[in-house]
Amino acid sequence: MYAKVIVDVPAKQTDRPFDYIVPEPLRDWVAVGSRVGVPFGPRVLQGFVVELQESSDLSAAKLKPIEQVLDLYPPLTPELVELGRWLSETYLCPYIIALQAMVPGALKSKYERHVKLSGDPSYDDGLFRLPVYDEIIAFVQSKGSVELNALLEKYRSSGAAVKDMLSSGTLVEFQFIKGSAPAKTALTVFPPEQPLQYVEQIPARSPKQRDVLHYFADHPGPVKLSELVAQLKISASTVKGLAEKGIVAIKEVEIFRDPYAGRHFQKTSPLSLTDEQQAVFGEIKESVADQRHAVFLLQGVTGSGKTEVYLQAIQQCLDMQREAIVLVPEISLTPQMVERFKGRFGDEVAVMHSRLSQGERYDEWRKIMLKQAKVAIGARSAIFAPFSNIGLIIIDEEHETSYKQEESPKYHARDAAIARARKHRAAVVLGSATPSLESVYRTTEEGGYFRLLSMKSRVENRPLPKVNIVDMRDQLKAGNRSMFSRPLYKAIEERLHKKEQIVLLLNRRGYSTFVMCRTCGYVASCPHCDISLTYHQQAHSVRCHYCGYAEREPVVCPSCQSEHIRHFGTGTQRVEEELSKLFPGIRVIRMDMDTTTEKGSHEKWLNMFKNRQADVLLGTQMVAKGLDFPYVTLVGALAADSVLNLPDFRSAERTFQLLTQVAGRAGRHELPGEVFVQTYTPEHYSVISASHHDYAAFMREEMAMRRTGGYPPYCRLILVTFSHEQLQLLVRTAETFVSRLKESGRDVPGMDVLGPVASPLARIKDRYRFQCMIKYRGGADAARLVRQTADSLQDTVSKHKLQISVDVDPQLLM
Ligand SMILES: Nc1ncnc2c1ncn2[C@@H]1O[C@H](COP(=O)(O)OP(=O)(O)OP(=O)(O)O)[C@@H](O)[C@H]1O
Ligand SMILES: [Zn+2]
Repeated sequence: MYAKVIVDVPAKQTDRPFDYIVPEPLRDWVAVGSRVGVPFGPRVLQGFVVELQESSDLSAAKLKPIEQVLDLYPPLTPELVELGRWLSETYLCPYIIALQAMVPGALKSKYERHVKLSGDPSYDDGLFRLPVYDEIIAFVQSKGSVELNALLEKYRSSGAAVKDMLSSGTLVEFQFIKGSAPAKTALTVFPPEQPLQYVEQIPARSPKQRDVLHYFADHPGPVKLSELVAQLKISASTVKGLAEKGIVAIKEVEIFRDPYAGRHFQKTSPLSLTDEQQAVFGEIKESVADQRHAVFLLQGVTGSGKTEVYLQAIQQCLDMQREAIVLVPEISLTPQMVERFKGRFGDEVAVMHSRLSQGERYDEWRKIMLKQAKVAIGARSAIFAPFSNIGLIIIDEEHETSYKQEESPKYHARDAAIARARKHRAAVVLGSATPSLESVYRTTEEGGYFRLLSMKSRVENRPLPKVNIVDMRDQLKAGNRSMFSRPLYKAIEERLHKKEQIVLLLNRRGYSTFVMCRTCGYVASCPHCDISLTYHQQAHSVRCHYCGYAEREPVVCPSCQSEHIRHFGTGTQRVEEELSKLFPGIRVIRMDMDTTTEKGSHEKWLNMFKNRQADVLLGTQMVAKGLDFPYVTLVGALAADSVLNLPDFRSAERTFQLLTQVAGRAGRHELPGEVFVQTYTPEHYSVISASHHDYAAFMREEMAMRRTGGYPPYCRLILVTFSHEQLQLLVRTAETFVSRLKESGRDVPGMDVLGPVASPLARIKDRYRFQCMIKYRGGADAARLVRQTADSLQDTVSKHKLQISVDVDPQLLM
């Protein structure tokens, strides 16, 4: 047998499968998706098996054998291997990069896996045992615990036996991952199928043993020995006595590192749906039941109860023995969100996000692999959850830019979801109050096959909050220099009086605090990057957010020696200071990058706010989304339009989305809400339509702009960025690229190559950056041409270490 392997050398020359012999003893272990160690030149490299074949085109004499198999179960399913190919072709990255993106980071760092016996080796696990089973058991028993690879090495030809014993629970596995708490095992009691049948066998002098049987009659399924002992106030020997009689079994089982250990999630049951929810749910349910692939765009206003629809659709999917993935933006993967899913589906939920430790993340992933979890909820990369029978994929807040990965593979989770769902004949639900224009376009006849579902009113017909636009120029004219307009000030005062709560959003994207000299206009900027330095109060320093360069805040201007140099701009800290000055005694929770780095800090702040230990929740984007607090009746957006001035064709869309989302935090329950939007551009259609909750109006205007400007969704984009220390070489290469691409794309209708021009961020870490933009329409094979053209420059690229990075469907144009 032969295997085609993609090896871990992310370079053009090695970006193809290499053939290896699968040696006889490894046949049971090697499958498509296996991670293997293979000889490559002088070294042994890691790789993934992407295909198995009976024969090879190359002569066997030239081929080398696979040396090791690194995991007992392949970490990738054949479907994911296929998806990896799709990712690498669609987003133009080496296949190995795409494959690695789909497995947990722990597999790349140092980790060890150990096994030990789970219980009495004579326990009948239902396996048909060959003599080698007993040999292996005896070996493990003699050592206490054995490193898995050492065991596999020793019993090289009996991999199948080890596998059997692990899956039947005779052996139990636990791993050590660098920088993580080690996994544990715990003694667990396995009850008989019909516990009460044995009651008669227990002599009357052992009433406690009878209690155990009665307990299991009410609580079927295994339970930790320690828990059972504590619950029934009995001693462990009572249970052991039952085990000796062969009525229960006690075994050591693996305990996963659980990021939510010790947390109790109140069990919730399905709410009775509103008419709108019911209509939407009906459509999704039908599609899940029929196992037909479909993509639904669920546009539901804030507070319309989208989450309840998701939950019930997932239930439907689970009832059909199929699995579900839920993607939420990293920033809104709040405990509140997790609680809703764990509360409904309990332990069947695996949670995956970047704030978990590597070990926790690995264990959540393993729960999915071992089919102990049926629902995966997580940020972008949870789309790669290794399920094999997906029925439903939900993407909440589908318009969020964080669904696009900014480093290679530069995939969009929405499109990866659709690609997976097709294979599984699964339904996709894209939910948002403010869907992206791309998705809306795909519900039109011209644009695609998505189906639009909508929920236009809030649950129980609660009104959407009234939104007031405040023109900050008028405030200045009237002599108010504060960052709070008069109307917002009044509204805050009133809420404090009524003991209601307030959310304040300071949109800081493109609005950081910088240091400027008032005398000469000098702005402190990074010596390595073309960007101004950001002021950090804690260390009185200024820093570059691209390369990390830092220096002390200057006290005299380096350019004119004036002492009138100071920091400008509004940071959350300054807002907090001003709030305390204006409203003495006000209790403020500030949530931004600085206050949420610590693990669990998000949860802490939000819980405090929920328990009304604060009046104001002040923060950046992270306070705008998903939060659902009954006492919030006032929302203020302090610098609503700071995004509008960024050189990006999506800036109006982003402004509209953010304003709509943050306004949606107010008045979600019995108390009605009110919103103030402070802006310097009150006439802008994104601000006006957000204030009327009028998505349709915004859409009409924005779609027209995009059509005239020739921007997505009316075309697709590929952004190619070149970078190098030497400007001349860089410009020359970029120009060659553009002229070659124009030449080869000459006959492609609707393809347009723009540039090269200097990137908006023209230098990062001393490397100059140039970019070119390719516009094309759906069918055109632009990606292939871009790849070919880039390949034709391979010599220059490797000789001078020039970088060409390609971003298909870019979300950030910097
Ligand atoms: N059928 C229902 N009956 C009663 N209450 C409901 C029902 N459906 C949802 N709710 C409640 O309505 C509130 C808003 O629902 P939810 O948070 O799901 O809205 P959403 O559409 O996701 O809004 P957003 O886009 O702002 O996150 C929640 O408190 C939820 O528990
Ligand atoms: Zn820098």
